[in-house]
This record gives sequence, C-alpha cells and structure tokens, in this order.
Amino acid sequence: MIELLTPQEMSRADALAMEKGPHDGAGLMDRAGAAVADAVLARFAGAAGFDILCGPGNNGGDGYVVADLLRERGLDTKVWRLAMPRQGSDCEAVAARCHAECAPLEDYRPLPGRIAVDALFGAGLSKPVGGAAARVLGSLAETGVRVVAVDLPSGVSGATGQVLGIAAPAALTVTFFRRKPGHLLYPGRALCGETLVADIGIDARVLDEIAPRCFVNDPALWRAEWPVMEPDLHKYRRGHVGVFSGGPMATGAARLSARAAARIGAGAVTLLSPGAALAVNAMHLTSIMLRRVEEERELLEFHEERRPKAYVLGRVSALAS
Ligand SMILES: NC(=O)C1=CN([C@@H]2O[C@H](COP(=O)(O)OP(=O)(O)OC[C@H]3O[C@@H](n4cnc5c(N)ncnc54)[C@H](O)[C@@H]3O)[C@@H](O)[C@H]2O)[C@@H](O)CC1
Ligand SMILES: [K+]
Repeated sequence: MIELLTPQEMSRADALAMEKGPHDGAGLMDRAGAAVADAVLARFAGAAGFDILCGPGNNGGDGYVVADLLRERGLDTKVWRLAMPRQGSDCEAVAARCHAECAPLEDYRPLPGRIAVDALFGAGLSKPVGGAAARVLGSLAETGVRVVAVDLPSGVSGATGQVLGIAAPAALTVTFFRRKPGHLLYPGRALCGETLVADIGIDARVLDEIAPRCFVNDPALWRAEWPVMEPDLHKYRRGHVGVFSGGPMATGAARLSARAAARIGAGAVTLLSPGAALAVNAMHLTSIMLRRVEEERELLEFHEERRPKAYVLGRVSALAS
C-alpha cells in the first residue's frame, strides 16, 4: 500500500525524522534540494539558464540548495526571493551559505529557454497566493516557460489539490518521501505534470507513529478483499439476480442494471419484463435471461422456481395484483 500524507502529516514525518536522525532539518533539506537538482539536470541540462523562485519558508530553503548545486556546475543560475528567509528556519541556514546571485522576485521576468524552479510555497501554503508571487505565477503560466515545482506547484493545496489563488502548471514536480493527496486530486494532479517522489532519508518507520489514513488507489490496497473464485465454482453458486423492467418506453435502466449485475459476477440474471416490453428487451439481450412478469402470480412463480438472491427495481417497476 502506498501512503499519502497530508501536509500536517508530512511536517510530522519531517519532525520525527529529525528527532530520530541521522539527518537534521538542514540535512533533509540538502537531500531534498539535491533530488530536485538531479531531476532538473536529468531533463533540462541544456536549458539557457535556471531561475530559482524562493519563498520565505523551507520550500524556499530547498530552492536555495538547488540554486547552489546548479551554480556549482557552472550553470547560469539566479535566485529570485519573495522575502527574506523566515528567521531561525532551516531555510535561513541554507540561504546563508548559498552563493547564487539573489534578486527580488518582483523583478523576475520569465524568459523562454530558461527553466523556472518554483520553490515559493509547499506544504506551508496557508492562504491564497497574492501580490508579487501571484503576478509571477500568472506570468509563468502565460509565457509557457518550463517550470519544475519543488514539492508542489505553489498555490496548490497539498491536502485537497485545490488552487489557493493561483498556481503555474509544472512540467515536473519533485516531492519528498510520500505524495500528498494534492498530487493526485484535480486540479492539482494536472498542474503537477510528471511527479517524482524522492527519498530524502526519512525512515519509513515514522509512518507507524503517523498512521496515515489515505492511500493511493492501487490494487495493493484492495487485492486482498477481492473475491477469489474457487476452481469448482459454477453459476448456480454465484447467485441469481432478478431485474424489473418498465414498459416498452422505459427499459434502458433495467438492462444496464442487469448487465452490471452480470459483470460484477452474478451467476445468472433474469430481466422480468411486462409483456408489452418483451420484444424491446429481447432485441438487446444476449446472456441475460428474459421472462414475462406482469402479475404478482408470475413473480411468485419465478421466485419459487429460481430463488434469486437479489432483486433490482426502480420507479417504473409495477405489477398488477
Ligand atoms: N527541514 C524541513 O522542515 C524540510 C522541509 N522541506 C520543505 O519544506 C516545505 C515546508 O516548509 P514550511 O513549512 O516552512 O512551509 P513553506 O515553505 O511551504 O511555506 C511557509 C511560508 O510561506 C508563508 N506563506 C504561506 N502561504 C503564503 C501565501 N499564500 N502568501 C505568502 N506567504 C505565504 C508562510 O508564512 C511561511 O513563511 C516542504 O514543502 C518542503 O519543500 C523539505 O526540504 C524537507 C526538510
Ligand atoms: K513549490
């Protein structure tokens, strides 16, 4: 089963990992930034340059690490900061040792051919994006500059996938440890582009304490509950379903229900049809059986004979008593 973590659960995972070691906050951030830089280089090494858009929190901290690593490679790299790093944060520590050139975010203009690394907000997004950040994200979306999002496209809620204010679509999103619901739920899912999950050295055992309640809808989640057919199973042991049809002008829902019952594994399905609709139903049925049931007596006869396990009836079903 693949766990999904809400932003709060992810913060707890970070905190537990720091508590248990071996990496402290800045160490995890170094690994997160390195994972993003590796992904950027693997796909966009030939870009004209790299603009790293950094917010004031730890998402921005990942951005400073990316900027330093790309700069060390001799690549044209520039940091555009929305605000100074939050005091006392891991972001502040990594920003202090970042050697990339820094400029205010409001002076940033997207240039074709360059890559924008979006490290404005991640798990800590707490209100709709406005001001300079919103203008920049809007201009990224308009110019179609390729964006690599750190953790999540800024503006996308990790909890719900909803956009708070504005978000720029990313070509690639690199997230850490586990995905968040916002990576899978629309519109976040579409805004993330390709999503990579990087191992940043958090021990999976932290999940025992967090006890996540949300998982990727994958066969591993429900395969154990899937009914297994024994080799000697036959249709008379898989239940019979009776489906009531309406009159000649109201037969569709009943046939859809009958097909659905057959598809989910009923051994036999009988469509119980008023006489006037028999021909209409017969025209459309192959493996579903058809039987005239118009009066209570006919239903009782069918019931005695076939002992169905379930009946499906809708608004148009009616019997003459
Ligand atoms: N050491 C750590 O804590 C690690 C954190 N990681 C990164 O840290 C991120 C989470 O960091 P934070 O919890 O600091 O949160 P963020 O950096 O996502 O954002 C929090 C900051 O942004 C401000 N903010 C939030 N929404 C805003 C808005 N709409 N407009 C203007 N300002 C806004 C908040 O006031 C706060 O200063 C993750 O997404 C991940 O990228 C990873 O590097 C792993 C290690
Ligand atoms: K981001």
